[in-house]
Amino acid sequence: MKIYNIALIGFGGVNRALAELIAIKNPLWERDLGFRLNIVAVSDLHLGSVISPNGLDAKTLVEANFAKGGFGRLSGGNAEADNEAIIKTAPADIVVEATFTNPMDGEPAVSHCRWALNSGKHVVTTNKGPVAIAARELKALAKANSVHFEYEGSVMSGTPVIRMAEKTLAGAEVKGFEGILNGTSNFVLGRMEEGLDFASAVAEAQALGYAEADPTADVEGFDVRLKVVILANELLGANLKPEDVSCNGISKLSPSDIQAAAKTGRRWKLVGSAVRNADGTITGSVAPKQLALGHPLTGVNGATNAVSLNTELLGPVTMSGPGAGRVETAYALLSDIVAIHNAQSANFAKEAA
Ligand SMILES: NC(=O)c1ccc[n+]([C@@H]2O[C@H](COP(=O)([O-])OP(=O)(O)OC[C@H]3O[C@@H](n4cnc5c(N)ncnc54)[C@H](O)[C@@H]3O)[C@@H](O)[C@H]2O)c1
Ligand SMILES: N[C@@H](CCO)C(=O)O
Repeated sequence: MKIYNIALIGFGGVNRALAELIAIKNPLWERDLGFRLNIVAVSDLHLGSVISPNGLDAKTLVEANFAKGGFGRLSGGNAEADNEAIIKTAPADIVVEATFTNPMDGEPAVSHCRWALNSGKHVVTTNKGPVAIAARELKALAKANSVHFEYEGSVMSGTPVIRMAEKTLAGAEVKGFEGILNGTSNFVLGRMEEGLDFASAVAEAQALGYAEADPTADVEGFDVRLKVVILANELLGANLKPEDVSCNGISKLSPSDIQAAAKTGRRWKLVGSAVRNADGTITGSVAPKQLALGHPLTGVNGATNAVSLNTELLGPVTMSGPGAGRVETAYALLSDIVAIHNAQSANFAKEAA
């Protein structure tokens, strides 16, 4: 049975949920997936950092309710975050990057990924910044170091849109897509349709763990723009940067706009899309749109996301599932680790044959 030592960078909603799962699910994973996860280090801007080569107790990490700098009280702990030392020196096989998404330049998460990959450690991340801004470089770095860079949770949280499109739909020829790719804004639009004001709806999304640290990214479309870039680059072979994608959010929609649309059987949705043009170029956009009832995205409610892939051989293929949430996104990290484990197991089997 395999044990993967992991280092958690960021210990907010998502990585804490992963630790919660580790505390209860390791025996199940050992039986069904063939591995266990062992947390050997954590570094968080607020809590500090800690390395324990034999492993930290996941339940204690989750339940201790550490105050600012609280990791400093642990053996091997430091009241300050020390990401570079943790990433480079902790005895981890996998670095789990779940710090804030920076939609401008992806930093410091891009550096976190570089340090890990250059140290021969796999990276799994839910952080959209490094994927949207530096995926090509980081994939090349992973290849050069014979490790993996996996990021399923960067789009639609644990709903496996990237792997599904790349693996299961290989050969179907994706020509474009349109999707609801931000759980917070979709949740806010739904709550406003029910009569809640914008600020209260955003506060609810924050309390539920859907929103970014700065929810402006959710409601102004910047988060969807990163996801459009990720999907266009992954599925359409584009080389888009965030500034190539036009972007408008939902903050200018009033409750009366939303309720007026509902009365005519339409719904406002924040739609992220990209299309391959006749000349081969790819155009991406993010914009609020009024969708009619028969549209495949109109009935997608709450923090659920959906994406409709326009394929050459199958026509439209629509997937929907959770697009945000702590446990849902921690599952994406687990699915990335499963992908690494399966690839490694296949390699060992090939070498042994
Ligand atoms: N929550 C979701 O539903 C969801 C879904 C998909 C993707 N994501 C992405 O996953 C990442 C984590 O999300 P979350 O909900 O856990 O966020 P969060 O705000 O709850 O937690 C982020 C944690 O990272 C820490 N942090 C920030 N910058 C750091 C740094 N430089 N060094 C060390 N620690 C740092 C913060 O102290 C915080 O504890 C984000 O990039 C987010 O965009 C979240
Ligand atoms: N804040 C994001 C998290 C998932 O990327 C959302 O609401 O969709």
